[in-house]
Amino acid sequence: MEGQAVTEVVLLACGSFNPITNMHLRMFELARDHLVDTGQYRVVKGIISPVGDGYKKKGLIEASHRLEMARLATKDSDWITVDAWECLQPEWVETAKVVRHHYDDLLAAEQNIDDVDTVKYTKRRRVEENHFQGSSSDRGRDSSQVMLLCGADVLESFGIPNLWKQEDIAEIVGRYGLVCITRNSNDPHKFIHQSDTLWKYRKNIHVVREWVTNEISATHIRRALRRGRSVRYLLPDKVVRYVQENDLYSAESEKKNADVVLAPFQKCSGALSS
Ligand SMILES: Nc1ncnc2c1ncn2[C@@H]1O[C@H](COP(=O)(O)OP(=O)(O)OP(=O)(O)O)[C@@H](O)[C@H]1O
Ligand SMILES: NC(=O)c1ccc[n+]([C@@H]2O[C@H](COP(=O)(O)O)[C@@H](O)[C@H]2O)c1
Repeated sequence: MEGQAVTEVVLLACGSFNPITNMHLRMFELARDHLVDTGQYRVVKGIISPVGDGYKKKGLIEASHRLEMARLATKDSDWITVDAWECLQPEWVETAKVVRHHYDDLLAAEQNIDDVDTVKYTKRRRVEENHFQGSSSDRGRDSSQVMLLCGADVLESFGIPNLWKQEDIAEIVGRYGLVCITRNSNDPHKFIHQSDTLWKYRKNIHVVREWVTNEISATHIRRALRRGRSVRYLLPDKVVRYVQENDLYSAESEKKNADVVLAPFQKCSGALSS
């Protein structure tokens, strides 16, 4: 690997985080180790972006609480942060737009750094666009990039009819890149093999094997909480305390959005499941 340029990566995780769990935080550590191991990347930042209330998923509590819990969970991390942009939008924002927003933020920050070097900025935009159109095999290795971080269930949800726009999937994997953590019985490699779009951009998809198989999910946590069971060690202690102090997650909160007439994408996204 000697002499090879290292790309700086910002990992972006989008989700309900209802509530944030230890597994959400672990995803970042797994992804960072994996990318660093390739010798091609340096992970400089992790961003947690909770979905807005407009997502209207059943049982989704207010964004202000989900945001605060994510902030408490990441308080002691020196690289994982929480970003409120997505959840402050009045309407639900498609994930491709969220990734684009953070990529533009990154570009703007870089542009501020090399303010005078406008040539570099313009050249970089051109390299990225050429790459996405398939005319380049190199996406500009000396520049930073944003990668979407998700579990294998999200990758597999790309195959659910009407849930994701094809152009959004192509943009996420083609222009940005994806780090996918294995989850339960999902087989990301098989899924990538079966999708022409994912296969085309397979070099931008990093599958990370979680060897410590676990069934931690926010759904399990909410269920335990409304039954008065302990969730300690599944969530950061600060989050457990916040849940208790604010009396979050009851039978009542799980009914939230239950009577909402869902858009097709929401019907497929498990919004109807309890
Ligand atoms: N145990 C896990 N293993 C791998 N990925 C996970 C795990 N738990 C959550 N994720 C990933 O974290 C991201 C955010 O997930 P989300 O907030 O929807 O959590 P969740 O536990 O899947 O929620 P819910 O149970 O409410 O559907 C998604 O990409 C999801 O795939
Ligand atoms: N078309 C899309 O962009 C699309 C569709 C479904 C879910 N998502 C995102 O996936 C994340 C996880 O959603 P679920 O909690 O429903 O699994 C959320 O951030 C949501 O916004 C995006």
